[in-house]
Amino acid sequence: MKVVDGIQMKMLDQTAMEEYKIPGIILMEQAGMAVTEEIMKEIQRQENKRVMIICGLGNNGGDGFVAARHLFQRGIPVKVRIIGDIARLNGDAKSNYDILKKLKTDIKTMLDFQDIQKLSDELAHSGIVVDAICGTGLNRGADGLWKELIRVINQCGKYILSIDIPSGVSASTGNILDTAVRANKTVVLQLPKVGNINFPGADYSDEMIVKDIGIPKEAIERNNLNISLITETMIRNILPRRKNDTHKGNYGKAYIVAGSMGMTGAAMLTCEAVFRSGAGLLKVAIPQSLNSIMETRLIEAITVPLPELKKGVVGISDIEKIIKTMKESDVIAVGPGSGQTRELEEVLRNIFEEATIPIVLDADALNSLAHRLDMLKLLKSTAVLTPHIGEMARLINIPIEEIQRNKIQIAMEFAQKWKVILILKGARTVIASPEGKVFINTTGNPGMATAGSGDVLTGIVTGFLAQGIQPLEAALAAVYMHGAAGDRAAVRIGEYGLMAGDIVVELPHAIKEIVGK
Ligand SMILES: NC(=O)C1=CN([C@@H]2O[C@H](COP(=O)(O)OP(=O)(O)OC[C@H]3O[C@@H](n4cnc5c(N)ncnc54)[C@H](OP(=O)(O)O)[C@@H]3O)[C@@H](O)[C@H]2O)[C@@H](O)CC1
Ligand SMILES: Nc1ncnc2c1ncn2[C@@H]1O[C@H](COP(=O)(O)OP(=O)(O)O)[C@@H](O)[C@H]1O
Ligand SMILES: [K+]
Repeated sequence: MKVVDGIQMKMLDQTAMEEYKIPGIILMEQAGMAVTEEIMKEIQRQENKRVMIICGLGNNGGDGFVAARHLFQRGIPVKVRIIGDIARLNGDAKSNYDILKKLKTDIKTMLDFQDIQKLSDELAHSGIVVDAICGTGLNRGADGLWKELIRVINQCGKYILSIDIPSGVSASTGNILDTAVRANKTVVLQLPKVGNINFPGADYSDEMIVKDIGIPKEAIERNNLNISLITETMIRNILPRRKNDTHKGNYGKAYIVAGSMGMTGAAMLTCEAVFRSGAGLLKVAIPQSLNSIMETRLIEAITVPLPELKKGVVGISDIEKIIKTMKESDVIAVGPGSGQTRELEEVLRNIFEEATIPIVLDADALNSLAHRLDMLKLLKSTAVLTPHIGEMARLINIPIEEIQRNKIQIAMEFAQKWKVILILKGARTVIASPEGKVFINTTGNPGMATAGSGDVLTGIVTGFLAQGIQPLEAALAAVYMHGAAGDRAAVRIGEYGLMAGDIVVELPHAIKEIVGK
């Protein structure tokens, strides 16, 4: 499913109006009717059926006027309060305001703090509050009267339904510009906005429903929208069923270079996830003093013990051996628990120069690349980078907060500039491709914020790549399945005690649920 930012949504409205000749007032009518339908559902559930609709001066307010008219026609007690000077209403919103006025509905404007106080008193008698203050047109933080209005709405304790997006949430990023309405439900118009999906905005509504407002599918396709939600159907189409007449050689040879003294577990988790995602064979290069630990725990993998520079750390003399094994493999992953050393940087340089297979880079491999991003220009094959926000900050030397505020843009620019697939991990992982496509993932839960979760993801991407799944598709499927496995684990044991190993345990079940076998 496509997701849009504020600008893309405006473009889409324009396309519908100018090229498909659908008058804006019809789109607004459909939007208002969709909202009315949802209000009516809630009215069935509420004892107090009085509705208060709070409108801004833009088209979001216009949607509110339409909903008010339909409720009025159905005999629902409805009041409309407008924030700001109605002389500034224009276009379709003004037309709908004029109709409402004619119908003699209870409609007033709020121009000062006293008016907001009056609203506060009135809200005590309302059952449902509709937030039609502002949608995709938010252009600054809510201050003054708006801030007070939002405070009053948030404190009224009534059922709150937002139109399109809770007012105050940026549709383009999900950031809260100062303060925002906290809604019970949001009726999202036509397509989800980034702000409905990304945190913190996504947390400002308990529930969300997407409603069609009649923008033609063709118009949506024509706009070449670059952001999508990862859906179950997408993943089902990516992960093939295994054919009967096959052997382990058909499911690929994965090669993992991971682990160092004190971090053997990271390598272990990655390797287990490789097998649990269906790869046929796995070799793991590990400093030789850690080899016996690895062999004891992971009996299915072939270990390639590497001579050590110092105890537990891979040395430069190992490069030839690493490259040789790489050339016999279908995918290589480097980094989980590797420890950050000059040697690792050298290993990476050689891998980049020699590899013709997909490369997965995580953890210490990413840290080794910080300040040396130019090395990515050596790549002859596709690389999938899996940084969390902290690693990303180090990689591009931008503060964590700034990346957090602008995840999609930053991920997109990075992937395009360096021609890699970027998995920017976190709550709502963002995946970006060199072609400028962006995907947002909604599986996963805070239970996964625990040591080793990322190592598991690296194993899953590697496992899917080993099986010949195309790099972008492998990344999408891995991120989705990783989250889905985490969600299964959370259902079974809760979020508190969830450990990375639980994600590995649930992974095959999560995959079976999608693939059917
Ligand atoms: N044809 C279409 O386009 C369709 C659009 N649709 C609907 O329209 C919505 C988009 O409408 P929009 O573009 O008119 O902007 P909207 O969200 O109403 O906000 C603009 C208003 O907010 C104000 N304002 C902003 N920030 C503020 C602040 N911090 N503090 C104070 N004021 C602030 C801003 O004031 P100004 O900057 O002018 O002073 C202006 O008055 C969209 O989400 C969907 O619901 C549907 O009907 C389908 C058809
Ligand atoms: N709140 C959350 N919601 C969804 N997924 C999460 C959440 N917290 C963490 N995750 C996922 O867990 C993984 C954590 O990775 P990372 O921070 O690299 O862990 P580690 O370095 O310990 O292996 C990422 O894939 C991330 O998307
Ligand atoms: K709104």
